[in-house]
Amino acid sequence: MDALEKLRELLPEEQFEKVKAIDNPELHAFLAEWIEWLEPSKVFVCTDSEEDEQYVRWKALYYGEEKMLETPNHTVHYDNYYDQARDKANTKLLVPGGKEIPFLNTKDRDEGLKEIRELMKGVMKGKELFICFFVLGPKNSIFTIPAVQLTDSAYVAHSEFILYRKGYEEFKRLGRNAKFFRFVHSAGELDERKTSKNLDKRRIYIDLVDDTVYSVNTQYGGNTIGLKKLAFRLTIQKAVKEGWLSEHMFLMRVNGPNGRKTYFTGAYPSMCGKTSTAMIPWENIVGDDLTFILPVNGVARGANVEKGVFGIIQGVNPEDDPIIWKVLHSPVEIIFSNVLVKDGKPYWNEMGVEIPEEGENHSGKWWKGKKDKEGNEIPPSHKNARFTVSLEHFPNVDLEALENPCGVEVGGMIFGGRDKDTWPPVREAFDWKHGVITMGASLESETTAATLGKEGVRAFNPMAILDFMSVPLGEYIENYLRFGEKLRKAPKIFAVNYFLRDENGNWLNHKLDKAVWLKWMELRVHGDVDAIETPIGYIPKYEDLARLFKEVLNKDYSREAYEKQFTIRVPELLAKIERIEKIYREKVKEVPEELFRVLEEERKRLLEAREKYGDYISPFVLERA
Ligand SMILES: Nc1nc2c(ncn2[C@@H]2O[C@H](COP(=O)(O)OP(=O)(O)OP(=O)(O)O)[C@@H](O)[C@H]2O)c(=O)[nH]1
Ligand SMILES: O=C([O-])CC(=O)C(=O)O
Ligand SMILES: [Mn+2]
Repeated sequence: MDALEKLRELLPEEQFEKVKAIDNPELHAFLAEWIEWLEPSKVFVCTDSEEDEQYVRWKALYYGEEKMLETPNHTVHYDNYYDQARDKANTKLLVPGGKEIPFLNTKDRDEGLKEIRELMKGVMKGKELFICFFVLGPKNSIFTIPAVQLTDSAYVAHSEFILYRKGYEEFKRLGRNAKFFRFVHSAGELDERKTSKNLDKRRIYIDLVDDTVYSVNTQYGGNTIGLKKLAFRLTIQKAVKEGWLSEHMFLMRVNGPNGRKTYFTGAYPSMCGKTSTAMIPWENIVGDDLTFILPVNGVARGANVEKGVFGIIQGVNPEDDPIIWKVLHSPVEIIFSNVLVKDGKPYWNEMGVEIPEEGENHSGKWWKGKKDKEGNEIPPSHKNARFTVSLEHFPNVDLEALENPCGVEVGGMIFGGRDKDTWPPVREAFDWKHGVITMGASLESETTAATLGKEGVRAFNPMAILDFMSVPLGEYIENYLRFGEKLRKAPKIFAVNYFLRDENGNWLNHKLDKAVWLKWMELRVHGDVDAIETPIGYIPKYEDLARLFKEVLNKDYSREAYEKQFTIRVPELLAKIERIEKIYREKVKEVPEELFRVLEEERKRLLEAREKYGDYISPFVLERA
């Protein structure tokens, strides 16, 4: 039987008409196969209409996956206590023959498909299936990738309406030409709190052959929201094949002198400051997590893959994050997840106001001092608790850049991570290759609560992307290097470190200091200020930073603070090169030879400097040199 005929049998008239209106036999075959397999009791097809979106919002409440809060349009969603972050161990790339690829979690494709299909057979009995259409990137643009999501979680579908551009009309427009991504998700059996119950059978399998991702027995957004980190594995592969970049990066506008607009991207690992940087007062946000960068006529042009924020709420307080704070306290559509709720109000850790001593949170009924099964005290909200909201509600959004079908010219690219003792707060690479290799490909960061497992462990995380890598690392880096060569003027590359600590473990910088680093980088992109040459790149001069601290933050920046922060720490830097080189020599295959050459040059510069100036080199000494 032809797929459309089968769909006619499977769907009520009204829903059938919606899928029939899309002229795409491949889509019809996919839908027919999976509706039959999942056996939902009800199916709803979402078009781009406001009514259909409203239907999904309502169903999230009706089925109890979300609850209303006091403020209109605010809801709260809980994930299972043990389903609060990305599950790296059970997220696998399905590759033919189960080929082992260093740093990638792979599984034999046939076996994986068999396993996941078994887990999903009839999984939607008694449930409603939502079929939703979205696009990655701005609509009808050089960046657009259409995607269809099947899910029995109204919360997941609702999140996607907030985070992505609607794509039903785009599917209709593209018809048979649509090359689309597919996502099949089921939260599986739910407990009385409407959270996924069978976590031992939690699986996220990425089929790189068919551009399809399956996810089951989980609700946490990073494991379930198809267009976010699941699609990311598919777009990385596509980008490397086609010669562009798909990155774990924010995209923002930094406002220079005389109204000058300069766009920056920034790659920091999960929970390492992308959202807080892109949301910094004084500047404008375009995106906070995923960016596509295409070479267009010799220029790197970037676009936000998304149109909303799935942001970390811990630590959001009125002083450091005034813009997010204000939006979270206004009656716009927001899903709060895994926060503390008391009398209809949401609370979270380190919010800078008093928090109730009891209420409901990700552990169920909660009181101060409550312990979990492992004997750990449960904080008011989970460290990885988040908020989901559309960017249109932010007063600082750069809407023109967000919707531009050609994206924006990228002036600078920033890499950074949680590093307590090695990199200075900000520095500029000598050139594209130096930046890609010594900053991007050499990135290390301490692990965070965004993934299940131990926190605070220094880990290799090239380009902040390792969790999502879907091609051999050597190929990915090769693509990056070649990308720069396609450009007439490559973006300047910078590295930042917001997480330096002193001997006693205290932070060396305040959270808002990044505002100054951004202004300095903007000036450097245009050659407006000089810099000090060091063995690891260019660093700011004290006078420039002191002026910017005064102008931007109205703060006095002392010479002592500057010297401490910008000292070149030769032993730590050399040890880092050792670690990184060892990884690329011993673990990664087919590494471009220039990576070793550039690391070797950096080592030589450091050794020479140590010879002349010692282990810890003051920036003032280098400035005089
Ligand atoms: N000490 C310190 N902490 C910071 C700074 N900037 C951000 N943070 C903390 O870093 C954490 C996460 O930052 P986000 O900006 O939300 O992380 P993200 O990179 O957007 O992460 P994902 O959404 O997981 O990809 C929050 O707990 C912040 O409080 C900083 O300059 N210094
Ligand atoms: O995908 C998620 O779960 C949230 C996120 O941005 C990340 O972990 O990098
Ligand atoms: Mn992220």
